[in-house]
Formats: sequence, structure tokens, C-alpha cells
Amino acid sequence: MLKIQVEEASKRFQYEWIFKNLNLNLKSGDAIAITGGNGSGKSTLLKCLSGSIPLSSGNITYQTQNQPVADSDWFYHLTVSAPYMELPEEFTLKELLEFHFKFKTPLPGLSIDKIIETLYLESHANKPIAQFSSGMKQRVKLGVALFSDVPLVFLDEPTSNLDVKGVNWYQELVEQYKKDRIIIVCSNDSREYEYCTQKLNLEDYK
Ligand SMILES: Nc1ncnc2c1ncn2[C@@H]1O[C@H](COP(=O)(O)OP(=O)(O)OP(=O)(O)O)[C@@H](O)[C@H]1O
Repeated sequence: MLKIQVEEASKRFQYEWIFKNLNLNLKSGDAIAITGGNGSGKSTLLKCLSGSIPLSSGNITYQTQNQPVADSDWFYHLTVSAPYMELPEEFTLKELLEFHFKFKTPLPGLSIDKIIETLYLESHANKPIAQFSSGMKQRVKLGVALFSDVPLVFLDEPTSNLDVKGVNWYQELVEQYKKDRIIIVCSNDSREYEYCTQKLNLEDYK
């Protein structure tokens, strides 16, 4: 069981406050949508929650089995799919997955071949990522995030570049793989977070 506690979290860049005094408690099984207009701070909050940038004030703590997790170890417990994250373009899909799963374990029952099949990319397994379409790259990012055996998954704009079929695929995928995890989705599109049980609007923390 993973728990995340956020207390009076505030973030500013230079003199611009992005969010102030944000409190939040999450535990395994929770799915939360972080909403707000363009530039409201969704990606910034995601980066703070995942430990990639610091808060300006306040605290974020992670606990597993009621034991605190050191900030430097948070990344073992999470994956992120986000538009600003680059995939290694020179790898083929198979090489990318083999590389990623040297560091993270796939969920039980998932092999590299099964993952490629679930991504509907069987005929592209040996093609360099550089030659993938933007929608194919997005499916790879979502797959890498959701198929890793971690208790916390961050999804920033998960359906960007996906067509209608891709959006349906995403919705079915999350439904199947959200169980017993914390899912945090940054989004302006309700199709991306219909399954979320909680919603946090960043406009409320200015
Ligand atoms: N490294 C940085 N230095 C200074 N300002 C930054 C930095 N990163 C983000 N910002 C600013 O923080 C604000 C929030 O940006 P952020 O990307 O978090 O918004 P967002 O809600 O994710 O937007 P969008 O919906 O357009 O993706 C913006 O004004 C942005 O310019």
C-alpha cells in the first residue's frame, strides 16, 4: 500500500506563484484528475509530486507499508507518461522495451512480446522509434508507464496525438491496469479522466 501526503504545498517560479497551500492525501486504489486551463500548473504539480522538481514550501511524503520513502527513492515506485518526455529515438521498439524493463519489472504475466501485442505494434517491433508516428509514440509512452510494476502512475495529457480508436484503447487500458495503484492524470479533456474518483482544479489554489 502506497500513501502520498501533500501538506501546504506551494510552488513559484521567480515571482510567479503557480499554486499555493495545496493539501492532498492519496492511497493505492485512488485515481485523481488534476485539471485547470493552459499554464495553470498541472505539469508543474506533476513534477513536484514525482520528485523531479522541489516545492517552494510545504511537504510531500511517500509511505509504503507505513514506512517513509526517502525522496531519492521515489522514482523506484513510479512511472510517468508526458508529452515533454522524449523516447530514445535510435532504439527500435523492442530495444526500448528491453532497456526500460532492465530498470523496472513488467507487471506479472506481461512479456515484451505480449506488451508489443497489447500496443498493437507487432509489425513495428524492429523499427526505430524515430520512424514512429506521434500516435504510435504516445501508445509506447502509455504502455511503458502502465505495464511497469509500480504502485504510482502519472499520466500527463494521456490522449495527446491519439485518434478516436486510440482514445478508446487508452480508456480500456487504464480500466484494466488501474487496480490497486494510484493514478494521477493531468488533463483538460474529460475523456481522459472519466475513471477518476477525485478531481483537483488548480484554479482553486492560486
Ligand atoms: N522551469 C520553469 N521556469 C519558469 N516558469 C515555468 C517553468 N516551468 C513552468 N513554468 C511556468 O509555470 C506555469 C505553469 O506551467 P505548466 O506547464 O505547469 O502548466 P500546465 O497547466 O501543465 O499547462 P498546459 O495545459 O498548457 O500543458 C506557466 O506560467 C509556465 O510558464
